Amino acid sequence: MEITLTKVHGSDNEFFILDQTKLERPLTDPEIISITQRVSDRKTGLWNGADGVLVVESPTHAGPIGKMRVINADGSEASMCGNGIRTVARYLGQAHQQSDFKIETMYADLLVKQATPLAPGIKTFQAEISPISFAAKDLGLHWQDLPELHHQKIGALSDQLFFTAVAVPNPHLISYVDHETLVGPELGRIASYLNNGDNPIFPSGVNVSFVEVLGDNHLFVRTYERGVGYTNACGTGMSASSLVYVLEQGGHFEQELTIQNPGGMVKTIVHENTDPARHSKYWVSLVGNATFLGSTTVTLDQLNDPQFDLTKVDFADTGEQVQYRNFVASLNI
Ligand SMILES: N[C@H](CCC[C@H](N)C(=O)O)C(=O)O
Repeated sequence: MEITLTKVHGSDNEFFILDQTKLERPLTDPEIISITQRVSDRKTGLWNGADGVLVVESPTHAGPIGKMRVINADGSEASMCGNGIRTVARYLGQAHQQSDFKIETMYADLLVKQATPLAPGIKTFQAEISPISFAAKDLGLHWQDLPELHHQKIGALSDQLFFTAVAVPNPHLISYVDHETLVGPELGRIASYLNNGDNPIFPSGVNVSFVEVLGDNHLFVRTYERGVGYTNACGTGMSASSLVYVLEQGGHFEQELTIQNPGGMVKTIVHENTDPARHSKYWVSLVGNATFLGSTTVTLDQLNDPQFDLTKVDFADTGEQVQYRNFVASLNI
């Protein structure tokens, strides 16, 4: 059976889109997990690997034009992917000739739409990040029986840092830090402990972001992701960081925030809900690139054959990365 994989990125957070609706038969979940682990491997995977796979499926109910599942590089499944949903929005928008629609995700159908390009040649999309919850039970957080964690120390992690935990809806632990801490080893130390599979605080793991305030409505977010490790950017992490900026660090609802990350830059706007039909009290608009790097077709047998060298598989390169690199180079802000 032939499988086409399209390598895409949002802020250089890279994924392969795997469209199940194009296959002779649906893949089983164990097949999806093993394919993800194989193609994402940064050494032996496809085209230098990726941070995971975005599985596109038919929607399970009326309204959305497609469904997105998020599989981390280690094979674990996440409920949401902010950088990824922008690329799936571009993919589905092209396939269905629509520019403003909903995508079904694990917990909600989310609004996406094509947005004004961040720079010439940069296909840009806006995605709704929602539902959002601070409840420890929604986060898989276990710390001193706290129902929520807002700007609190966690002694077992650090005697200096203050943390806020929020699900968007995947779990994030956010800490506002100075520049030295942002670029130092603490993020890796704390996040690898919390994602080691048996710590008592986040037994199911958590995405951890350190945030530096560069100026008014201007942040730098560095993230160590559950199921992946360090990534160039994490859309849900930047959205969670933006919400914490508004609630705790002097930011304001409905104002456009510029969020830089190691892979580039996105814009966010934090909203307080007035529409009872929306999923939760807060939601975030995430605006950023949806870059398509190229695609290739391999067979399931090749993917299942450990002797088949994926690094030798050619991709039809779109050439879009040149424009994306020019965009990042222009970010001398
Ligand atoms: N990189 C993704 C997040 C993936 C989430 C995954 N790491 C998890 O929650 O386990 C983003 O742009 O939002």
